[in-house]
Order: sequence, then structure tokens, then C-alpha cells
Amino acid sequence: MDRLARSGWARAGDAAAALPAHAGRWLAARTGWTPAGTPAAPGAVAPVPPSALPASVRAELGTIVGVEHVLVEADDRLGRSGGLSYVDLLRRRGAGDLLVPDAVVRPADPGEVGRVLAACAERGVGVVPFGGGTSVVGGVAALRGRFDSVVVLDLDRLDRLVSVDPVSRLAVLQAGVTAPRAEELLGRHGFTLGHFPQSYERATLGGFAATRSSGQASAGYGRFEDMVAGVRLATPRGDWRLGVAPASAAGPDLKHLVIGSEGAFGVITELTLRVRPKPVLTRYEGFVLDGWAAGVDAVRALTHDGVRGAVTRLSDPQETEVGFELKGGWKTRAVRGYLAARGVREPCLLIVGWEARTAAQLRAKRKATRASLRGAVALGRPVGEAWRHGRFAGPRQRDALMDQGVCVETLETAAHWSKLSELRAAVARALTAELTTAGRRPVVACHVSHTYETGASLYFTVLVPRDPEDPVGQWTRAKEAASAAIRGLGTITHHHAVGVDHAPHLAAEIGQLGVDVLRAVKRELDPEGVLNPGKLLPEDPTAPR
Ligand SMILES: Cc1cc2nc3c(=O)[nH]c(=O)nc-3n(C[C@H](O)[C@H](O)[C@H](O)COP(=O)(O)OP(=O)(O)OC[C@H]3O[C@@H](n4cnc5c(N)ncnc54)[C@H](O)[C@@H]3O)c2cc1C
Repeated sequence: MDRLARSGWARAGDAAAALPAHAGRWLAARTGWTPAGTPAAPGAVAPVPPSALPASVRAELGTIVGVEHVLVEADDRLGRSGGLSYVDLLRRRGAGDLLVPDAVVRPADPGEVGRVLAACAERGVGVVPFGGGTSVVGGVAALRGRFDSVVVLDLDRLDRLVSVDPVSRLAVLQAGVTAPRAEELLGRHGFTLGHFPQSYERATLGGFAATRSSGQASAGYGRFEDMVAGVRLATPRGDWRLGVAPASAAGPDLKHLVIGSEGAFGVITELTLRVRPKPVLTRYEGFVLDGWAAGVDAVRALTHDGVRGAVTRLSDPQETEVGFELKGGWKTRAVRGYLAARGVREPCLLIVGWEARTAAQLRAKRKATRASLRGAVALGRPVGEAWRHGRFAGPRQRDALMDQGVCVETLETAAHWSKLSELRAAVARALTAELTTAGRRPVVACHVSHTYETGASLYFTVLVPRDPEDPVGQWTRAKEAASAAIRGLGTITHHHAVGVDHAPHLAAEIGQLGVDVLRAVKRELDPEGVLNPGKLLPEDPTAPR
């Protein structure tokens, strides 16, 4: 996907991501796209500027983490130049400005993190905490703020399972542990975290906590924040530990100042996480509802009746169609024929995945879900298992589409049930209006994959021929139009966080008072303002220069 970044997605699924000929024909007819070779080409990237980190600071950081862990080579800095949004990927392909950090610093433990932060605060060097670098909102952009230099603080060496408390079902893990590694380490003790976002292969526990991430199995395991029982934060003012009991009335829950703080208040070094026994049995099935309204009613009923699967994911008619067209083949034709024969005019695919410790438990869960889904057409196990098999393929498919000149990006929001359909319509309208030009007709598809008692998230995927003259502007304008449509109906972000991209919209959601409260917290924890300049909070115009 981003071949210049530190490490790519596992290569295993690459072949499956290539756009099949039949899907290419559909895309051309549907959107006006014609294949254009625009592969990722290292040569196309702007030259890397020399490091502006003063030699004395470099030497001081070297005494803390070891000189071999202060990296200033071009490739090392380039590999941590931004995250994985569509615009980030365009920048790596030579469109727009690429922000390159002056150095990469790799501390080994929480103590070293704290000392690096203290040194950077004293010397006036910006610090960008970096987990897996999968942010899609500019969260790891190497912005300097008011400083002359900025370093990326790569947490990849904080990769240990510190302890497990099987009685309380708690595990302490360091923040740089990636999601697959966490599953491996916890699996040895019979536990799982149950957090499976699409960025699973690369993202880290610290990144999940810092962004309030939500995984595909959130219906069964909750959002990442629900798993955080305790947190350890390194700040330029010292170490801060929170979370001594399962619940507390000792004032507001300060853990929630850290969860979602996006590296702007401190660096999460350790997390105490709630873990669950690994499921023994899993089963995924597909269902189809006729039309969006029926689909939303169905997932709302599943949620209110308490009979969702661990995975509960509803595609709207557009996303269902895209799925059918990309897959193609006789099996898809057979499914479409069957649905037509059953009188389904606007198929909306619903995937339900159950997990259980025993066959009896699994049967009971499945029975309860199916009873609630009385009006749905059951497509059975092959459809559900096919979704499960391909559930991490998205990043690779995006890479393949980008290589061929497609603008492909996603955005997410959430709203209460009573506003959900209005929100979906408003965002789809805004994106379609902004991206439609002579010869370009966007596909705007949407799904619900996180539901709550009071509402649900919406996740949009957009496909449109790329504007070769202004590829960054094409998407930036569309994203702005969508953000304006969201205002008053839903949240600016359900799980991608604020980063740079959503910062201008924060005040509209939490109020200017809310922004001021967050600024006050930042001033207390990071008085010099070195931590992740320009993220979460827009630059403070009143900050001393
Ligand atoms: C293809 C793709 C699919 C995605 N799917 C999902 C999804 O299903 N669900 C979802 O929730 N998100 C998803 N994301 C978004 C992204 O993966 C998440 O935001 C994830 O939580 C980021 O983890 P990371 O380790 O990569 O963090 P990074 O990208 O490295 O950092 C994210 C933010 O957290 C800060 N940060 C990182 N580590 C720390 C730390 N230890 N202490 C303090 N601050 C820190 C960074 O400075 C930055 O602001 C997806 C992204 C991509 C590219």
C-alpha cells in the first residue's frame, strides 16, 4: 500500500487485491474511469530535506536511547512521514507536500520515553508519537508547530507483555505492541483482546487507545476504550498512572483524558487491558434485507433485543452492489437470481458473526439472532465466511485501485438511531455533488458496523476516477463537503480520531468551552507544547512563541 513506509501489509493477500477484469469493466461503466498507470514510485517523491535537528540535541537523545536508536537517514525519516490516508498516499506518490521529520527516536522503555520528552521540552523540539503509523486523519504528520525541528517517537521497541492477572482477566501490555502480537502473547494464556480493526496487521495498542479505536467485533467486545482498565502516560512533567479498581467514584474518570488524547497530552507507555477467554467456536452467516430502512430496523432490533453477533455489519444497497460486482462469478449471479426470485429489490447485505465457548452456546446465540431477523433472506454460511476471509483485504484493494488512477477513500461518523438515515443521505448527497463532474460519476457506498443502544456508526467508501490535475484538492473538497453535511446530525469522527483533518471541526462538536478545557489540560501536562503539534487541537493562537 505505501511501499515507502517502514513496513507494508503482509504480502499474503496481495494477489486477492488485484482488480479482476470484470470488476474493471463495471467500474469503467459505472464511474467513467479509464485505467491510468500511477503506481507508487519512490523516484516520484520529493527529495528529503536535511535533518534540522541540532547536533547537540541529537547527541543528548543518543545518550538516553543509544545513538543507534536516533535515526537520521533519509529512508528512516521518509518511512515515518505521515500516516495512511488517501492524501498521505498521494503525497508519497509525489502529489503535495510531504512532511519529513528531522529524526526518528526509538526508546526502549517507559523511563526512556519520559527522559526523551523532558529533553525535547527543554530544547524546544516537537515530538510526534508513532505507533503503527496507520492514522488516516493526519495524526502522525510531522508538523513542527512553532519549533525549528520535530522528531518522530517510534514506540516499536515497547513491545512486551508485562503481566497477566487471569483472576481479574487483566493484562498489562506496552504501548508499541501490535494487534497481532497482542493476540499471540495473550493467546499463550488462553485470552484474546477481541480488537480487530481493518488496520489490525500494523496498528498498535497505544495507537488504539490514543484514537478511541473501534474494531470489527465491537458488538461483542466493545470499543477499545471499553477494554482500557488502566493507563500509564509519560509526560514532560513526569509519569502518570491511572486505574486502580474496576470502578471508582473518585471524581471524573481521568483515564478518559488520556484515551483519545492523540499524543497531544503525553505518550501512553503501558495499558492495563480487560481480556476475555479465547472463543472456541465461531460462525459467520450472511442475510439480506430489502432496502436500507429495513436493514437499519433489523440491526436496531438486534441491538435492542441483545442478540447481535460479535460482528454485526450491514451494507447499504450501494455497498452491497459494489461487493457483488467486485466478486462477480457464477456464485454471485446465482445469489442475485435467488434474491430476485424472493422479490428483494434493493439488497442490503448483513453479516453476523457469533463466537462461543460451547456448541450449545453458539446454537442459542444463533437461534436468538435468527428469531429477531424474521424478515431477512438467509444466505447462509458461505457468504458470511467469504466476508470473514476477506475482511483485512481493504488496504491492499485500495493500493491496487490507487495504482490504476482511482480516487478511493473512506470516512466515518455516527448518530442516534432517529437521525441515522438522514445523516447517511446528507453525506452521500454532499459527496456525490462535490465529486460529480463531466465524465466522473462517484460511487458512494456505506455500512453500519458498530451499533449502540442509542445509535450506530456510518462508514462511507468513495470510488471515483482521480482528477490527475488536482488529486489532493479533489478529495479535500469532498471531505469538507461531507464534514459540513455531518454538522448538527452526527459526530465528526466515530473511531478515526481528530488528527489534523478534523481539528477545525472540533469546536462545533464540543463547544469552544470544551476546546478551552482541553487546551488547559495540555498546558498542564505539556507546558512547552512540544507534544504532537497541530493534532487534536488546532494551533493555539495565544501560545507563547
Ligand atoms: C486501511 C485502514 C483501516 C483502518 N481501519 C480502522 C478500523 O477498522 N477501526 C479503527 O478504529 N481505526 C481504523 N483505522 C485507523 C487507524 O488504524 C487507527 O486510528 C489506529 O488506532 C491507529 O493505531 P496506530 O498504532 O497505527 O497509531 P498511529 O497511526 O501511529 O497514531 C495514531 C495517533 O495516536 C498517537 N499515538 C500513537 N501511539 C501513541 C502512544 N503510545 N501514546 C500517545 N499517542 C500515541 C499518534 O501520535 C497519532 O496521533 C484504519 C486505518 C487504515 C489505514
